[in-house]
Amino acid sequence: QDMNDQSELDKRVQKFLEEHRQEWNDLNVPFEDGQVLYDLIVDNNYQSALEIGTSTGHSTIWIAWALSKTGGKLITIEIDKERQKQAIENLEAAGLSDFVDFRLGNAHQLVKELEGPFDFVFSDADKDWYVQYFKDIDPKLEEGGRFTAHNVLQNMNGIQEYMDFVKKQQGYETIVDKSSSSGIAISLKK
Ligand SMILES: C[S@@+](CC[C@H](N)C(=O)[O-])C[C@H]1O[C@@H](n2cnc3c(N)ncnc32)[C@H](O)[C@@H]1O
Repeated sequence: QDMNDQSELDKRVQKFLEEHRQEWNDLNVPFEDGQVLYDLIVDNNYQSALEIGTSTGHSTIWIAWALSKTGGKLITIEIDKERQKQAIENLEAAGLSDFVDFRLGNAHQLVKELEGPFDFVFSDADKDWYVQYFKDIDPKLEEGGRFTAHNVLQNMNGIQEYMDFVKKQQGYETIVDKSSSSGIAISLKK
């Protein structure tokens, strides 16, 4: 994309994000957390991303927008057909559809079937499966890549188990971003 196309796209995405800022109510990430995901991808030039839990696509927009800068692509998985439909419409409205491959189904199976490799993963579906998602993706995550997981500051079923597990991983360095009260665990593969 040339510079003009890119700035047109930026304007369109920014307008969409501002207009919808207060309207996300399908378990979507807060705006601040979207910004964190965007920065991680752009700053590290990540190009092969996976999202588990699309819902209606708020984080998907931030990730896809970042990938529009790096020349990357996102696979995003959702089990709920209606939410996925709304996400597809939202990405279309934001002008970011070209960067996203939407998959409908149970991520428990789909994640195992994905080939990879990935350099950026955002885990935001069923929290009590976070450990298993990590185990399934680990061999498909590149060195220097990051596995991120949402809601780690919240007292949800599976979160404590996930944090205990991920902090023990020898090949990873994990920090928790506290930009919002949800919290994002960010694990760098060394
Ligand atoms: C917290 S929401 C995702 C929010 C989204 N990342 C955003 O910011 O807009 C979690 C989503 O994961 C989906 N989900 C839960 N379990 C799943 C599974 N086993 N496979 C695929 N999707 C699942 C839910 O239907 C829900 O829409």
